[in-house]
Amino acid sequence: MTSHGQLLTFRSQDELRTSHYHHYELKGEHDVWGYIGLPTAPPEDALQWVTVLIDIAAQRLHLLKAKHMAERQLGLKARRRLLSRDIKRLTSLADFLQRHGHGWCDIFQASGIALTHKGELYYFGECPDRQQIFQQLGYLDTTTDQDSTIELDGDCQGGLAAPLNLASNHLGWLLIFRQHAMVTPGDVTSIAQLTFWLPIEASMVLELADDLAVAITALDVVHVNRQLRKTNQRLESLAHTDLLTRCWNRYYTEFVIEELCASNATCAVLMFDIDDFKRINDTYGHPTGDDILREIARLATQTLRSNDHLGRWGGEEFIVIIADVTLNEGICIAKRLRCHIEQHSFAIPDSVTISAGLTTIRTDESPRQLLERVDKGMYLAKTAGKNQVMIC
Ligand SMILES: Nc1nc2c(ncn2[C@@H]2O[C@H](COP(=O)(O)OP(=O)(O)OP(=O)(O)O)[C@@H](O)[C@H]2O)c(=O)[nH]1
Repeated sequence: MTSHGQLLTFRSQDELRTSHYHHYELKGEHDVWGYIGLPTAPPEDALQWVTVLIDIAAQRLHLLKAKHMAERQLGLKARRRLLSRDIKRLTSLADFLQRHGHGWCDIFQASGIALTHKGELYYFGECPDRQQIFQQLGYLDTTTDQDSTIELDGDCQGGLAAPLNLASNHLGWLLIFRQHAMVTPGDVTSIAQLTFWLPIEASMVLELADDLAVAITALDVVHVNRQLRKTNQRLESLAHTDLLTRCWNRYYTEFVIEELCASNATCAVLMFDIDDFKRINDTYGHPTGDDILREIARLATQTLRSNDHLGRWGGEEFIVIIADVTLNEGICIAKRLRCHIEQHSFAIPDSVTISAGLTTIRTDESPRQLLERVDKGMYLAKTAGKNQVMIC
């Protein structure tokens, strides 16, 4: 029993019974909802007046209680609006609880609030531990219907569980925990019979559970969309990429050249081929040949500027798109690349060189004409002794 000045608080009905207080029951629509106590029993002749006064007080208290409940319902409405506004910004259930847990606990006069979803537990405030909660839920999952709340008992006494009707097949729960019973029905003899939640509170919890189910479903959709976007990006990049060298593949290089020709872009195109690559393969084996192809792609990418692009045309042939340059600037870049490769120490004792054809895109020419010209330049570089760039 706690004393707040003139106000006394009884924590249980037993405490009230064993006190010297003479008490009267306050009866409402859901059985007894409270007591009024007098320090001593009133004299017999005043009993009738005391009863009248208590009735008046009971009505006043009932009104106050109804007003208080209406305020809590309004509070819940405001919180639900906040939640629906917040849905787009929320990133996880833990985030949900961090942002809203305090407000929900306030409205439900609860000490803690928890959510379970896909076997995970998220909580705010004081809740029983994970094992105690899942033990209770394991039983509820198989017995509870989907539209009503249930008061928990045992280790989770004081808890009210509301199912989350999610779009996915996973069953989730909203759990709200309260430490002290709100209502002590008429003839309570054992603590197990205590009711911690009023029916109106249970229906408020169900409303919140409905909103949470919508929010969680939205969160799941956001998550699936994010996964899809990532998968699409990955697929797109795979469709553009040569798996051995990680540079553009022929399909994508051709596509970009078509676009450049169609837009009459100012741009140089270099086609190069590794010299005597067959001999390298024959001498050191195909895997070493593959390493050299990878290394050449790496060196070329390093040498080029960020807006230039390297594509593997096939076998040991590559194409470089040198963006926004005149022929002279293109020649400088092509020579730098040839030198860089010639001077690089590869994992084999032989020096590795390239022969290249270089040209710029001419007005209104087709991709085919451009590629034939640059291929011819490369052929001329080979026949002229290799390890050189031929302008065409
Ligand atoms: N390791 C490896 N070798 C490849 C790959 N693609 C093509 N080749 C080889 O590249 C070699 C190309 O040989 P050729 O066309 O005769 O040309 P080359 O030996 O470079 O002679 P030149 O072009 O005249 O300098 C062949 O042995 C192909 O098998 C690949 O992905 N990996």
